[in-house]
Amino acid sequence: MAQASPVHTQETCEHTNITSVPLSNINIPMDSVLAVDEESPTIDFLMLFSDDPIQQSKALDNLSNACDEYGFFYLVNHGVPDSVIEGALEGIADFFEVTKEEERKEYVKSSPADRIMWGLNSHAGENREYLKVVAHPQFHCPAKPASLSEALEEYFKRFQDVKIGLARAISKILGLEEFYIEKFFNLKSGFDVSAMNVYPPNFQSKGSIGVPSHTDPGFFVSLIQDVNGGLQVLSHKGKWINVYIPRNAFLIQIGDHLEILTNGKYKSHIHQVVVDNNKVRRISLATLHGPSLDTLVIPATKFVDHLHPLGYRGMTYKESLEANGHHEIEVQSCLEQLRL
Ligand SMILES: O=C(O)CCC(=O)C(=O)O
Ligand SMILES: [Fe+2]
Repeated sequence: MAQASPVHTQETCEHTNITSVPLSNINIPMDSVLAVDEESPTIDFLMLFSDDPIQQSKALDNLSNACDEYGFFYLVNHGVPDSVIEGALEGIADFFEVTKEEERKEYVKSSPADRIMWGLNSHAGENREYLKVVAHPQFHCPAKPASLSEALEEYFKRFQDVKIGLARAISKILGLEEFYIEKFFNLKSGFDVSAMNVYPPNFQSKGSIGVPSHTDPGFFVSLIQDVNGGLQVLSHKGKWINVYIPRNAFLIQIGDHLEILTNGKYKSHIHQVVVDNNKVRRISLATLHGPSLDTLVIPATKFVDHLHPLGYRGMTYKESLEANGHHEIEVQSCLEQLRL
């Protein structure tokens, strides 16, 4: 995770969920709970591939606008059945309910080759319990309970078409050949890690932060959750926006390595989780879809010219995950070190 620097904004809060205050000349720290309910872009996946060229071009324009202006969007009509999404969330709930904390401790980080990892952070800077698994190119999962591995395996299998579809659509809106991203990131062997998160009141919170502000490595992140509330994303205009994912839609967020590939045209987006007012337990499934571990990620020449000088140094995906002494399974960002 890359810590973001403080944001300076001169905008006033509209539709804010707290008492509205004039914000001019106030530095809003990144852990601020000031957040607005703003309409966020929604992309219709089917329309991106419509046989009707007018519909398709409209959908691609919407996608282009969402990537340029927001760095995230809700994806609907994606073809993954509701039952598969709900099954994955139920499987995760089962894992945290039927296993004892002692059993979960079996998966604490131990070696760089770990493909499953568990953690519980409860302090002023972070309050979340999580299970991370490598989901692709090989699927890994705790054997117990069976409902978790069965549901997750089906979920990832069904998501593959969405991943490839988004790679093709995003290649197109970037003016690249349709298969460019798929080939460049070698997505057939892409390294995907899923974080299954559970937040207070499932356990005693020691502060208001669920996950501090960060960006995630990879091509993009797909996220589902059981209840809305807590996740906030920073818009490119410097406003924290509350995320309300439509039922059974995906939240898609641009990752660090798409920022690098586009030489900064698209920005890996900053987000955080607050747990202040959680009345009910919240579960999320955030999957970081990465290039293959051996992919050398550098900006594509199309995005580098005298107006846009090379902005990032090249590194393989594996090296970037292991920078700062982390293990691959932790999927920590090192975007700051890669910026030139
Ligand atoms: O739980 C969430 O809503 C977000 C979690 C997250 O940002 C992450 O796991 O990287
Ligand atoms: Fe994240």
